[in-house]
Order: sequence, then structure tokens, then C-alpha cells
Amino acid sequence: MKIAVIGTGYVGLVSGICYAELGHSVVCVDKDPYKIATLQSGGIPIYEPGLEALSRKGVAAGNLRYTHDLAEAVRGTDLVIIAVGTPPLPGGQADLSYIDAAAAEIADALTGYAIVAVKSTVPVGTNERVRELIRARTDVPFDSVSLPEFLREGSAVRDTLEPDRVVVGADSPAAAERIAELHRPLTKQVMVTDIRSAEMLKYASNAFLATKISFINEIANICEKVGADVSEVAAGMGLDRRIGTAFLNAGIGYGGSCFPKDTRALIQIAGHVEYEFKLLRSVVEVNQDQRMRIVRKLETIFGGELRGKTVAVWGLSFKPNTDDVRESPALEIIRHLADSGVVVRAYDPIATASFRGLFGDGGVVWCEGALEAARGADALCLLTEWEEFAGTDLRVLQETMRRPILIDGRNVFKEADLAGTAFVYYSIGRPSLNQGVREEMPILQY
Ligand SMILES: NC(=O)c1ccc[n+]([C@@H]2O[C@H](COP(=O)([O-])OP(=O)(O)OC[C@H]3O[C@@H](n4cnc5c(N)ncnc54)[C@H](O)[C@@H]3O)[C@@H](O)[C@H]2O)c1
Ligand SMILES: O=c1ccn([C@@H]2O[C@H](COP(=O)(O)OP(=O)(O)O[C@H]3O[C@H](CO)[C@@H](O)[C@H](O)[C@H]3O)[C@@H](O)[C@H]2O)c(=O)[nH]1
Repeated sequence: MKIAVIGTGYVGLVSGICYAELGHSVVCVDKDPYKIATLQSGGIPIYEPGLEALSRKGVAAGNLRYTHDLAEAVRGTDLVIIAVGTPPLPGGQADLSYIDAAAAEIADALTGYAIVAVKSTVPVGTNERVRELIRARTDVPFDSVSLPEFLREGSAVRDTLEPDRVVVGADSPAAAERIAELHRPLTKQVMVTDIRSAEMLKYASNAFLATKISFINEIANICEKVGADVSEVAAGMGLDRRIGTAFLNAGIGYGGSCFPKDTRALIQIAGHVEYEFKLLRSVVEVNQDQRMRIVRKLETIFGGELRGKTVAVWGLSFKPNTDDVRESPALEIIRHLADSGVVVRAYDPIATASFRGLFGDGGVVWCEGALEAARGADALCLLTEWEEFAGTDLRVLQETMRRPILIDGRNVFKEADLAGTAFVYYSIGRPSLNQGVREEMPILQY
């Protein structure tokens, strides 16, 4: 197929490169000149494992190219994929201005029949809105398809080439079949449905996963008080195939460019039809609170006074294996620490530059290595579970720090790692591992 992908962000770029890998003829379009220049020179403007090599391969094979000229890319194409951003507006609802602008540009560029598919995450009814926008500007025939994307950052290439499922929402059976056919080499699970269900299914999936995370975080918080271990609890729950083990890792809550935005947008979508999504509101509230537990724990350890302390932070991205820091819990935690008069020494293997771009520099010393960040610190907070942190020799770390206080926000370390150290250690929902802050467990009488 001849495919034009509009937007070379995390979704558009990965999708475009992977369609080229399947042998299709792909043009990726972005209006950001820096991104296109980087891509044209063989680089990748984001950090995503495996992507750069695939991009170079597609370009060398002659079936992948990059341009900022949308009209030229759309001309004569079979499929146009919209993968522009839908960031949150201040009230939480999705900002559809990039979708509208792309739709108008596509309408003006269409020269013959094409399928226009929306991969961006959009509120129910948006595909119909896109269709009307295009129809108002052109007589060229086209079909609309909702093609929600489920990839995760950090494993985006694998998720795209081996997805659990592909969902195609369409009201034209012929267009649905063409898009289904495009994805059949990737998975047996191609689901064809109506457009509104496809749009809703994307939000419902993210909201459900976010619910799992807030649920296990609340269980973790209770575990701390009753002397149970959340990792044991989650493992045992996960053995039930109806529950499954995935997304039951307790920690400092979810971040990123999707769960925070999409949960809030779904609350708004429900609100528009006068339905109050009470469960999801709580999920969001629990998540917000969970981030601050780390700060409260530090305050308790330091007797309420953070001012003048030096705190090392390991991990700035919202999850490992990405440079994306959008809605990363680290933003809020570091902001709070810096505002409380703490000197923060921060390190991330990949995401420091993007974090500084969003956060600024105030009150933070940016470090080039994990041990360098820990040097002379009164406490260390681990916020992202990058693999390199798990391999730390805690005895060496202890020697580096002024005081051995370790707040493990992602439950990376195990009992054996702590053996022979003097760390005051606190993790999430595993009170038996706590050292130095271990509380007497209450005798439970009911
Ligand atoms: N990031 C993810 O992991 C992920 C996963 C699934 C779905 N989604 C959804 O996919 C959509 C895109 O997300 P993203 O993270 O890739 O966004 P992004 O912000 O990283 O990238 C969007 C890109 O679109 C470009 N763009 C905007 N308008 C354009 C236009 N008219 N012409 C050409 N380029 C244009 C921007 O310059 C930008 O590079 C969002 O709706 C998001 O919710 C994201
Ligand atoms: O057990 C878990 C799993 C995840 N997280 C956190 O949840 C957030 C999101 O993680 P993940 O879902 O792996 O990353 P994303 O790249 O944001 O992917 C989500 O959001 C995308 C955008 O919509 C969807 O396409 C994906 O299916 C969906 O998993 C991160 O902060 C994680 O640290 C936890 O705290 N505990």
C-alpha cells in the first residue's frame, strides 16, 4: 500500500517505520522542521529501542521517506494515517485542534480515493467530525477508519510488529477489510467494529489499566499498615487468569503522555453526556496522592524539615527505556523538593535533556552517573526502574552517601540486596523489607 503518516511523534514514527518494514511504501510527514531534518539525516528525534536501525533500513530499501510537505505526501496515496497529538486542555478534555488542522490539510491535498484513518486517541465522535471536516472541503471520495493505537513507549517497535490485537472501526466494509488485511501479517486478532466503539475501546483500555495500577497502589498502602507484602499479594492475585499479573506493580503511580491525559479525557467524555464516572475520578485521585507519598516519607524521616538537605533522584522519565518525561511523577516530586529548599542531585540514563527542557534548572544539580548523583546525599529516591539501577551494589552506594537513606519508589531492591547494609530503606507496600523505618505491626483484632 502507499501510506502517508501525518505526525512523526511516538505513534506516527513507529507506525510509519513498521509499515515500511512490512514492505509498504511509506511517507512520514511532520511540520516540525527539526524532526524532519533529524530523520532525513538518518537520526531519530526520540529515544525508542530498535527504531533508528529500522528507519535506516526502510530508507535504504527505498520504501520509507520523510517530508514536511503534507500535500505532496498525500497526493496519490491509498491510506492517510493521522497520528498528531491530542494533548489535554486545562479542563482535561482532549485538544482536537491538531486533528482538525491535519484533516483540513488532508482534504485540500486529496487527489483521488483514499482511506483516512485516525490513530490518535480521540473522543467518541471525532472520526465523524474529521469526516465532516474533509467532506466540507472536497468532493474527492474517501472512507474514514478509526485505528486506535495501543503501543507502549520503550517497547513500541515490538508492540507494533507483534500487537495483542488491532482494532479497526469503520462503517465501510470494504475500507475495514483493506485495513484489516494490512494488519493480518502482524496478529490473528484483528477486530473489526463500528467507529464509536473503536474510539471508546481505546479510552476504556487505558482507563482499565490505570485502574489496575491505582488499585494495587491502594492495596500496597494498606499492606504497609497491616504487615503484608504487596509483591506477594500481586503475584498470588496474578495466578488467577481472570486477573493476570500485568500492571500490578505498586509504585509511585502512573505517568506519561497517555494514562493521565486519557483518564481525565474519559471523565470529560462521560461528563458531556451527564454521566459521572466516579470510579475513574478515584483512580485519578489515588494516583495523584501516590506520588506524594515519597515526599511525605522523606519528611517523616527528616522530622518534618527538608530545607538544607541534599536528595539524590534516580530516574526522570515516566518509565524506563524512554526519554519521554510528559507527566512524569519526577516532575512533581522534584518540584516539591526544590520548593522545600532541598538540593536535588538528579540522574537519568537517557531523559535528562528532555526533563530539563520541561522542568528548567532551578534547584537541581544534573549528574552524569548514578553514583555521582548519590555523592554526599542525605537520601536517595529511586523514581524510575531503569535496569542499571537494579544492579547497584548497595554497600558501595552507602559509602558514597552522607546518610544511607533509600526510598525505593519502584520496589527495585530485594532483601538480599540490602543484606549487610545500614540503609534506612523504604519501598512501596513491603513493610517487612523496610530497614530503619520498620514500624511495629499492630495486633489485628476485629
Ligand atoms: N505516545 C504513546 O505511547 C501513544 C500510544 C498510543 C496512542 N497515542 C496517541 O497518539 C497520538 C499521538 O501521540 P504522540 O505521543 O505520538 O504525539 P507527539 O506529540 O509525540 O507527536 C505528534 C506529532 O505530530 C506533529 N503534527 C501535529 N500537527 C501536524 C500537522 N498538521 N502536520 C504534520 N505534523 C503534525 C507534531 O509536530 C508532532 O511531531 C495522541 O493522540 C496520543 O494520545 C500515543
Ligand atoms: O504495573 C504497573 C505498570 C505501569 N505503571 C506505570 O504506568 C505508566 C504507564 O506505563 P505503560 O502503560 O507501560 O506505558 P505507556 O507507554 O504510557 O503505554 C500506555 O499508554 C499508551 C498510550 O495510550 C497505550 O497505547 C498503551 O497500551 C498503554 O500501556 C508508567 O508511569 C508506569 O511506571 C505502574 O506504575 N505499574
